[in-house]
Amino acid sequence: MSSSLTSNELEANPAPDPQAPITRKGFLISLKNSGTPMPIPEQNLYGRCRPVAEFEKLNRVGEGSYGIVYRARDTRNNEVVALKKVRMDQEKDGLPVSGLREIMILKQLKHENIVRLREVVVGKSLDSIFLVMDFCEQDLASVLDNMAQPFTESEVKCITLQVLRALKYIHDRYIIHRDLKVSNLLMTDDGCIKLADFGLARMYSNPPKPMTPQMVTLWYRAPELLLGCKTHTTAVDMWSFGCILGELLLGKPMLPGSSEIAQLDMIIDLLGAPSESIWPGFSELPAVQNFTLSQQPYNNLKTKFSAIAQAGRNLLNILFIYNPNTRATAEECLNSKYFIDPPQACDPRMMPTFPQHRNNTAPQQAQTSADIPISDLLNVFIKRQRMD
Ligand SMILES: Nc1ncnc2c1ncn2[C@@H]1O[C@H](COP(=O)(O)OP(=O)(O)OP(=O)(O)O)[C@@H](O)[C@H]1O
Repeated sequence: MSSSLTSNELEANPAPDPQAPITRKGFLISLKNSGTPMPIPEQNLYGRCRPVAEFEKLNRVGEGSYGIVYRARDTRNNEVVALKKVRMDQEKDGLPVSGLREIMILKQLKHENIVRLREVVVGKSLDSIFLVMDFCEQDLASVLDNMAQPFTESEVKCITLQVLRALKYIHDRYIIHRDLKVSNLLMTDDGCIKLADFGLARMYSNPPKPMTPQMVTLWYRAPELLLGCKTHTTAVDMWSFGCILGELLLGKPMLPGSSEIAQLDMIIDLLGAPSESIWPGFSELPAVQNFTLSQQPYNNLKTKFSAIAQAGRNLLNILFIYNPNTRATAEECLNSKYFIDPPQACDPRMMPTFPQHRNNTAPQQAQTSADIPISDLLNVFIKRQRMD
Protein backbone atom coordinates (compact mmCIF):
# COMPACT_ATOMS: atom_id res chain seq x y z
CA MET A 1 0.00 0.00 0.00
CA SER A 2 1.35 3.41 -0.76
CA SER A 3 -0.17 5.77 1.72
CA SER A 4 0.56 9.18 2.94
CA LEU A 5 -1.43 11.45 5.15
CA THR A 6 -2.44 14.53 3.21
CA SER A 7 -4.64 17.39 4.22
CA ASN A 8 -6.87 16.43 1.29
CA GLU A 9 -7.33 13.05 2.77
CA LEU A 10 -8.04 14.48 6.17
CA GLU A 11 -10.71 16.61 4.61
CA ALA A 12 -12.02 13.84 2.37
CA ASN A 13 -15.12 11.84 3.09
CA PRO A 14 -16.83 14.01 5.67
CA ALA A 15 -19.68 12.36 7.49
CA PRO A 16 -22.81 13.20 5.47
CA ASP A 17 -24.93 13.61 8.56
CA PRO A 18 -23.76 16.53 10.70
CA GLN A 19 -25.60 15.00 13.65
CA ALA A 20 -23.60 11.77 13.37
CA PRO A 21 -21.69 10.90 16.54
CA ILE A 22 -18.36 11.09 14.73
CA THR A 23 -17.11 14.66 14.60
CA ARG A 24 -13.92 16.08 13.20
CA LYS A 25 -12.47 18.70 15.41
CA GLY A 26 -9.17 19.95 16.67
CA PHE A 27 -6.25 19.59 14.29
CA LEU A 28 -8.36 18.28 11.42
CA ILE A 29 -10.37 21.48 11.27
CA SER A 30 -7.21 23.54 11.70
CA LEU A 31 -5.80 21.94 8.57
CA LYS A 32 -8.98 22.34 6.61
CA ASN A 33 -9.35 26.01 7.31
CA SER A 34 -5.80 27.13 6.73
CA GLY A 35 -4.19 24.63 4.37
CA THR A 36 -1.16 24.53 6.69
CA PRO A 37 -0.73 22.98 10.12
CA MET A 38 -1.98 25.40 12.76
CA PRO A 39 -1.41 25.45 16.46
CA ILE A 40 -3.91 23.18 18.07
CA PRO A 41 -6.54 25.22 19.84
CA GLU A 42 -7.34 22.65 22.47
CA GLN A 43 -4.17 22.00 24.40
CA ASN A 44 -3.37 18.33 24.58
CA LEU A 45 -6.29 17.38 22.43
CA TYR A 46 -5.78 13.71 23.05
CA GLY A 47 -4.38 14.06 26.53
CA ARG A 48 -0.76 13.68 27.54
CA CYS A 49 1.08 10.57 26.45
CA ARG A 50 2.70 8.44 29.10
CA PRO A 51 6.08 6.88 28.38
CA VAL A 52 6.11 3.27 27.24
CA ALA A 53 8.69 2.66 29.99
CA GLU A 54 5.70 2.54 32.35
CA PHE A 55 4.73 -0.74 30.69
CA GLU A 56 6.49 -4.03 31.22
CA LYS A 57 6.44 -6.02 28.01
CA LEU A 58 5.55 -9.63 28.80
CA ASN A 59 5.59 -11.28 25.40
CA ARG A 60 4.88 -10.69 21.76
CA VAL A 61 1.42 -11.85 20.68
CA GLY A 62 1.22 -10.80 17.09
CA GLU A 63 2.84 -9.05 14.23
CA GLY A 64 0.96 -7.66 11.28
CA SER A 65 1.91 -5.54 8.31
CA TYR A 66 1.58 -2.33 10.32
CA GLY A 67 2.75 -3.13 13.81
CA ILE A 68 4.03 -5.53 16.42
CA VAL A 69 1.67 -6.34 19.30
CA TYR A 70 2.88 -7.19 22.80
CA ARG A 71 1.12 -8.39 25.91
CA ALA A 72 2.27 -5.97 28.58
CA ARG A 73 1.67 -4.98 32.17
CA ASP A 74 0.79 -1.43 33.08
CA THR A 75 3.01 -0.80 36.10
CA ARG A 76 0.66 1.92 37.38
CA ASN A 77 -2.23 -0.45 38.02
CA ASN A 78 -0.83 -3.91 37.18
CA GLU A 79 -3.39 -4.42 34.45
CA VAL A 80 -2.48 -6.56 31.47
CA VAL A 81 -2.88 -4.68 28.20
CA ALA A 82 -2.05 -5.05 24.53
CA LEU A 83 0.67 -2.69 23.32
CA LYS A 84 0.78 -2.19 19.56
CA LYS A 85 3.98 -0.62 18.35
CA VAL A 86 3.23 1.37 15.26
CA ARG A 87 5.54 0.24 12.51
CA MET A 88 7.44 3.13 10.91
CA ASP A 89 9.62 1.40 8.33
CA GLN A 90 6.89 0.46 5.85
CA GLU A 91 5.97 3.98 4.90
CA LYS A 92 8.03 5.46 2.09
CA ASP A 93 7.82 8.89 3.68
CA GLY A 94 8.46 7.65 7.19
CA LEU A 95 4.95 8.33 8.42
CA PRO A 96 2.94 5.80 10.39
CA VAL A 97 -0.17 6.65 8.42
CA SER A 98 -2.12 3.51 9.21
CA GLY A 99 -1.23 3.91 12.88
CA LEU A 100 -2.45 7.50 12.93
CA ARG A 101 -5.67 6.54 11.17
CA GLU A 102 -6.17 3.74 13.63
CA ILE A 103 -5.74 6.14 16.56
CA MET A 104 -8.10 8.72 15.06
CA ILE A 105 -10.82 6.19 14.38
CA LEU A 106 -10.47 4.02 17.50
CA LYS A 107 -10.58 7.10 19.73
CA GLN A 108 -14.13 7.69 18.54
CA LEU A 109 -15.47 4.18 18.92
CA LYS A 110 -16.98 2.78 22.08
CA HIS A 111 -18.68 -0.58 21.75
CA GLU A 112 -18.30 -3.85 23.61
CA ASN A 113 -17.47 -5.66 20.36
CA ILE A 114 -14.74 -3.24 19.31
CA VAL A 115 -11.30 -3.32 20.88
CA ARG A 116 -10.90 -0.40 23.26
CA LEU A 117 -8.03 2.00 22.72
CA ARG A 118 -7.08 3.05 26.24
CA GLU A 119 -4.39 5.57 25.38
CA VAL A 120 -1.39 6.29 23.17
CA VAL A 121 2.08 6.11 24.72
CA VAL A 122 5.43 7.13 23.33
CA GLY A 123 8.92 5.70 23.16
CA LYS A 124 12.06 7.73 23.69
CA SER A 125 11.70 9.58 20.38
CA LEU A 126 8.73 10.88 18.45
CA ASP A 127 9.34 8.07 15.98
CA SER A 128 8.10 5.48 18.41
CA ILE A 129 4.45 5.35 19.33
CA PHE A 130 2.32 2.62 20.83
CA LEU A 131 -1.40 2.01 21.10
CA VAL A 132 -2.48 0.68 24.48
CA MET A 133 -5.56 -1.50 24.11
CA ASP A 134 -7.57 -3.87 26.23
CA PHE A 135 -5.87 -7.24 26.02
CA CYS A 136 -7.79 -10.07 24.35
CA GLU A 137 -6.59 -13.57 25.06
CA GLN A 138 -7.20 -14.94 21.56
CA ASP A 139 -7.58 -14.01 17.95
CA LEU A 140 -9.88 -16.16 15.88
CA ALA A 141 -7.18 -17.06 13.35
CA SER A 142 -4.98 -18.71 15.96
CA VAL A 143 -8.02 -20.36 17.58
CA LEU A 144 -9.11 -21.80 14.22
CA ASP A 145 -5.55 -22.92 13.43
CA ASN A 146 -5.19 -24.78 16.73
CA MET A 147 -8.63 -26.10 17.63
CA ALA A 148 -9.25 -29.84 17.62
CA GLN A 149 -12.85 -29.62 16.40
CA PRO A 150 -14.73 -26.84 14.61
CA PHE A 151 -17.08 -24.47 16.43
CA THR A 152 -20.63 -25.75 16.89
CA GLU A 153 -23.35 -23.89 15.03
CA SER A 154 -24.53 -22.17 18.20
CA GLU A 155 -20.95 -20.99 18.85
CA VAL A 156 -20.73 -19.76 15.25
CA LYS A 157 -23.94 -17.78 15.80
CA CYS A 158 -22.59 -16.36 19.06
CA ILE A 159 -19.42 -15.14 17.33
CA THR A 160 -21.07 -13.82 14.18
CA LEU A 161 -23.83 -11.97 16.04
CA GLN A 162 -21.15 -10.06 17.93
CA VAL A 163 -19.27 -9.28 14.73
CA LEU A 164 -22.49 -8.02 13.14
CA ARG A 165 -23.17 -5.75 16.11
CA ALA A 166 -19.70 -4.24 15.72
CA LEU A 167 -20.23 -3.81 11.98
CA LYS A 168 -23.62 -2.18 12.42
CA TYR A 169 -22.08 0.20 14.95
CA ILE A 170 -19.23 1.32 12.69
CA HIS A 171 -21.32 1.38 9.50
CA ASP A 172 -23.91 3.56 11.25
CA ARG A 173 -21.01 5.95 11.86
CA TYR A 174 -19.88 5.99 8.21
CA ILE A 175 -16.79 3.92 8.88
CA ILE A 176 -15.69 1.01 6.68
CA HIS A 177 -13.23 -1.37 8.33
CA ARG A 178 -11.74 -2.64 5.02
CA ASP A 179 -9.65 -5.43 6.53
CA LEU A 180 -12.14 -7.77 8.09
CA LYS A 181 -10.66 -11.25 8.54
CA VAL A 182 -10.39 -13.85 11.28
CA SER A 183 -7.05 -12.54 12.56
CA ASN A 184 -8.67 -9.17 13.21
CA LEU A 185 -11.40 -10.72 15.36
CA LEU A 186 -10.14 -10.98 18.91
CA MET A 187 -11.78 -13.02 21.65
CA THR A 188 -11.59 -12.67 25.40
CA ASP A 189 -11.79 -15.58 27.82
CA ASP A 190 -15.39 -14.42 28.49
CA GLY A 191 -16.29 -15.23 24.88
CA CYS A 192 -16.53 -11.56 23.94
CA ILE A 193 -15.55 -10.85 20.33
CA LYS A 194 -13.73 -7.59 19.63
CA LEU A 195 -13.18 -6.17 16.17
CA ALA A 196 -9.58 -4.92 15.92
CA ASP A 197 -7.07 -3.39 13.52
CA PHE A 198 -8.56 -0.19 12.17
CA GLY A 199 -5.34 0.69 10.31
CA LEU A 200 -7.07 0.48 6.94
CA ALA A 201 -10.45 1.81 8.06
CA ARG A 202 -11.91 4.89 6.37
CA MET A 203 -14.80 7.27 6.72
CA TYR A 204 -17.04 7.14 3.67
CA SER A 205 -19.43 9.61 2.17
CA ASN A 206 -22.54 9.50 0.05
CA PRO A 207 -21.89 9.51 -2.89
CA PRO A 208 -18.74 7.47 -2.18
CA LYS A 209 -15.34 9.01 -2.98
CA PRO A 210 -12.50 7.09 -4.73
CA MET A 211 -10.27 4.87 -2.55
CA THR A 212 -7.47 2.40 -3.27
CA PRO A 213 -9.02 -0.88 -4.44
CA GLN A 214 -6.15 -3.13 -3.25
CA MET A 215 -7.43 -3.17 0.31
CA VAL A 216 -8.75 -6.13 2.25
CA THR A 217 -6.75 -9.35 2.50
CA LEU A 218 -7.27 -11.31 -0.74
CA TRP A 219 -9.34 -14.20 0.66
CA TYR A 220 -11.89 -11.77 2.10
CA ARG A 221 -11.85 -9.25 -0.75
CA ALA A 222 -15.15 -8.38 -2.42
CA PRO A 223 -15.51 -8.86 -6.19
CA GLU A 224 -15.96 -5.12 -6.81
CA LEU A 225 -12.51 -4.50 -5.27
CA LEU A 226 -10.95 -7.35 -7.26
CA LEU A 227 -12.40 -5.75 -10.38
CA GLY A 228 -10.90 -2.36 -9.56
CA CYS A 229 -13.97 -0.45 -8.35
CA LYS A 230 -12.68 2.72 -6.69
CA THR A 231 -15.76 3.68 -4.73
CA HIS A 232 -16.06 1.53 -1.65
CA THR A 233 -19.06 1.14 0.55
CA THR A 234 -19.81 -0.80 3.70
CA ALA A 235 -20.69 -3.69 1.36
CA VAL A 236 -16.97 -4.58 1.16
CA ASP A 237 -17.08 -5.43 4.88
CA MET A 238 -20.26 -7.45 4.39
CA TRP A 239 -18.58 -9.62 1.75
CA SER A 240 -15.67 -10.21 4.15
CA PHE A 241 -18.19 -11.02 6.86
CA GLY A 242 -19.75 -13.64 4.54
CA CYS A 243 -16.28 -15.20 4.06
CA ILE A 244 -15.81 -15.30 7.85
CA LEU A 245 -19.24 -16.89 8.42
CA GLY A 246 -18.41 -19.46 5.76
CA GLU A 247 -14.98 -20.12 7.30
CA LEU A 248 -16.44 -20.67 10.76
CA LEU A 249 -19.09 -23.05 9.38
CA LEU A 250 -16.65 -25.01 7.22
CA GLY A 251 -13.76 -24.93 9.70
CA LYS A 252 -11.41 -23.74 6.94
CA PRO A 253 -10.94 -20.64 4.77
CA MET A 254 -13.72 -20.41 2.27
CA LEU A 255 -12.08 -18.74 -0.74
CA PRO A 256 -8.28 -19.08 -0.31
CA GLY A 257 -7.14 -17.64 -3.63
CA SER A 258 -3.42 -17.23 -4.34
CA SER A 259 -3.74 -14.30 -6.75
CA GLU A 260 -6.41 -11.85 -7.80
CA ILE A 261 -7.42 -13.92 -10.82
CA ALA A 262 -7.38 -17.14 -8.76
CA GLN A 263 -9.59 -15.37 -6.21
CA LEU A 264 -12.06 -14.30 -8.90
CA ASP A 265 -12.07 -17.84 -10.32
CA MET A 266 -12.86 -19.28 -6.88
CA ILE A 267 -15.71 -16.81 -6.44
CA ILE A 268 -17.11 -17.66 -9.87
CA ASP A 269 -16.77 -21.42 -9.22
CA LEU A 270 -18.87 -20.91 -6.11
CA LEU A 271 -21.43 -18.36 -7.27
CA GLY A 272 -21.47 -18.51 -11.06
CA ALA A 273 -20.23 -15.75 -13.35
CA PRO A 274 -21.36 -12.16 -12.75
CA SER A 275 -23.23 -10.40 -15.55
CA GLU A 276 -24.65 -7.01 -16.35
CA SER A 277 -28.15 -8.30 -15.58
CA ILE A 278 -27.42 -9.36 -11.98
CA TRP A 279 -24.87 -6.59 -11.40
CA PRO A 280 -25.67 -3.41 -13.34
CA GLY A 281 -22.42 -1.57 -14.08
CA PHE A 282 -20.31 -4.73 -13.83
CA SER A 283 -19.05 -4.59 -17.42
CA GLU A 284 -17.79 -1.01 -16.87
CA LEU A 285 -15.55 -1.93 -13.93
CA PRO A 286 -11.91 -0.96 -14.62
CA ALA A 287 -10.39 -4.46 -14.39
CA VAL A 288 -13.07 -6.42 -16.25
CA GLN A 289 -11.08 -6.10 -19.47
CA ASN A 290 -7.89 -7.32 -17.74
CA PHE A 291 -9.26 -10.73 -16.86
CA THR A 292 -10.88 -13.49 -18.88
CA LEU A 293 -13.51 -14.58 -16.44
CA SER A 294 -14.80 -18.13 -16.56
CA GLN A 295 -18.43 -18.48 -17.64
CA GLN A 296 -19.46 -21.05 -15.02
CA PRO A 297 -23.27 -20.54 -14.77
CA TYR A 298 -24.23 -22.28 -11.49
CA ASN A 299 -24.53 -21.10 -7.90
CA ASN A 300 -22.92 -23.87 -5.82
CA LEU A 301 -23.44 -22.35 -2.35
CA LYS A 302 -26.13 -24.93 -1.59
CA THR A 303 -23.77 -27.83 -2.33
CA LYS A 304 -20.86 -26.29 -0.43
CA PHE A 305 -23.04 -25.69 2.64
CA SER A 306 -25.28 -28.77 2.35
CA ALA A 307 -24.94 -29.45 6.10
CA ILE A 308 -26.28 -26.00 7.02
CA ALA A 309 -29.99 -25.31 7.52
CA GLN A 310 -31.90 -23.34 4.89
CA ALA A 311 -31.90 -20.11 6.97
CA GLY A 312 -28.08 -20.25 7.13
CA ARG A 313 -27.82 -20.73 3.39
CA ASN A 314 -30.26 -17.85 2.86
CA LEU A 315 -28.01 -15.63 4.95
CA LEU A 316 -24.95 -16.65 2.93
CA ASN A 317 -26.92 -16.02 -0.27
CA ILE A 318 -27.71 -12.40 0.65
CA LEU A 319 -24.09 -11.79 1.69
CA PHE A 320 -22.61 -13.27 -1.48
CA ILE A 321 -24.52 -10.97 -3.81
CA TYR A 322 -22.24 -9.59 -6.52
CA ASN A 323 -23.94 -6.20 -6.71
CA PRO A 324 -22.66 -4.26 -3.66
CA ASN A 325 -25.78 -2.07 -3.73
CA THR A 326 -28.06 -5.01 -2.99
CA ARG A 327 -25.74 -7.05 -0.74
CA ALA A 328 -27.11 -7.52 2.80
CA THR A 329 -26.32 -4.88 5.40
CA ALA A 330 -25.26 -5.70 8.96
CA GLU A 331 -28.72 -4.74 10.17
CA GLU A 332 -30.43 -7.06 7.68
CA CYS A 333 -28.15 -9.89 8.76
CA LEU A 334 -28.91 -9.25 12.43
CA ASN A 335 -32.60 -9.69 11.57
CA SER A 336 -31.96 -12.94 9.67
CA LYS A 337 -34.06 -15.97 10.54
CA TYR A 338 -30.77 -17.83 10.94
CA PHE A 339 -30.30 -16.21 14.34
CA ILE A 340 -33.86 -17.01 15.44
CA ASP A 341 -33.97 -20.65 14.34
CA PRO A 342 -32.46 -23.30 16.61
CA PRO A 343 -29.77 -23.96 17.55
CA GLN A 344 -29.68 -20.47 19.01
CA ALA A 345 -26.52 -18.53 19.70
CA CYS A 346 -24.91 -19.62 22.94
CA ASP A 347 -24.20 -17.11 25.68
CA PRO A 348 -20.66 -15.71 25.15
CA ARG A 349 -19.72 -16.93 28.64
CA MET A 350 -20.49 -20.48 27.46
CA MET A 351 -17.95 -20.26 24.64
CA PRO A 352 -15.04 -22.67 25.04
CA THR A 353 -11.72 -21.26 26.24
CA PHE A 354 -8.50 -22.10 24.47
CA PRO A 355 -4.82 -22.38 25.38
CA GLN A 356 -2.95 -19.13 24.75
CA HIS A 357 -0.78 -20.21 21.84
CA ARG A 358 0.53 -16.69 21.32
CA ASN A 359 2.24 -16.31 24.69
CA ASN A 360 5.32 -18.37 24.02
CA THR A 361 7.85 -15.69 23.23
CA ALA A 362 10.40 -14.10 25.55
CA PRO A 363 9.80 -10.81 27.40
CA GLN A 364 11.17 -7.61 25.89
CA GLN A 365 12.88 -4.67 27.49
CA ALA A 366 10.78 -1.52 27.76
CA GLN A 367 12.14 1.75 26.40
CA THR A 368 12.44 5.09 28.09
CA SER A 369 10.68 8.16 26.79
CA ALA A 370 9.48 11.66 27.33
CA ASP A 371 5.99 12.76 28.36
CA ILE A 372 4.67 14.25 25.09
CA PRO A 373 1.15 15.32 24.09
CA ILE A 374 -0.25 13.20 21.29
CA SER A 375 -1.38 16.37 19.52
CA ASP A 376 2.31 17.37 19.20
CA LEU A 377 3.09 13.98 17.74
CA LEU A 378 0.40 14.28 15.12
CA ASN A 379 1.57 17.78 14.19
CA VAL A 380 5.15 16.60 13.78
CA PHE A 381 4.05 13.86 11.39
CA ILE A 382 1.87 16.22 9.39
CA LYS A 383 4.64 18.84 9.16
CA ARG A 384 7.18 16.25 8.05
CA GLN A 385 4.93 15.07 5.33
CA ARG A 386 4.40 18.59 4.04
CA MET A 387 8.16 19.00 3.69
CA ASP A 388 8.40 15.90 1.40
N1 LIG B 1 -5.88 -5.88 21.78
C1 LIG B 1 -5.25 -7.01 21.47
N2 LIG B 1 -5.19 -8.03 22.34
C2 LIG B 1 -4.54 -9.17 22.03
N3 LIG B 1 -3.95 -9.41 20.85
C3 LIG B 1 -3.98 -8.44 19.93
C4 LIG B 1 -4.62 -7.19 20.18
N4 LIG B 1 -4.52 -6.43 19.07
C5 LIG B 1 -3.84 -7.17 18.16
N5 LIG B 1 -3.51 -8.39 18.67
C6 LIG B 1 -2.76 -9.47 18.00
O1 LIG B 1 -1.81 -8.92 17.11
C7 LIG B 1 -2.10 -9.33 15.76
C8 LIG B 1 -1.77 -8.20 14.82
O2 LIG B 1 -2.49 -7.04 15.21
P1 LIG B 1 -3.12 -6.05 14.16
O3 LIG B 1 -4.00 -6.84 13.21
O4 LIG B 1 -3.76 -4.92 14.87
O5 LIG B 1 -1.82 -5.57 13.40
P2 LIG B 1 -1.62 -5.17 11.90
O6 LIG B 1 -0.18 -4.90 11.71
O7 LIG B 1 -2.54 -4.05 11.58
O8 LIG B 1 -2.05 -6.49 11.13
P3 LIG B 1 -2.46 -6.75 9.63
O9 LIG B 1 -1.25 -7.24 8.92
O10 LIG B 1 -3.49 -7.83 9.78
O11 LIG B 1 -3.06 -5.52 9.06
C9 LIG B 1 -3.58 -9.73 15.78
O12 LIG B 1 -3.88 -10.68 14.79
C10 LIG B 1 -3.70 -10.32 17.17
O13 LIG B 1 -3.21 -11.65 17.19
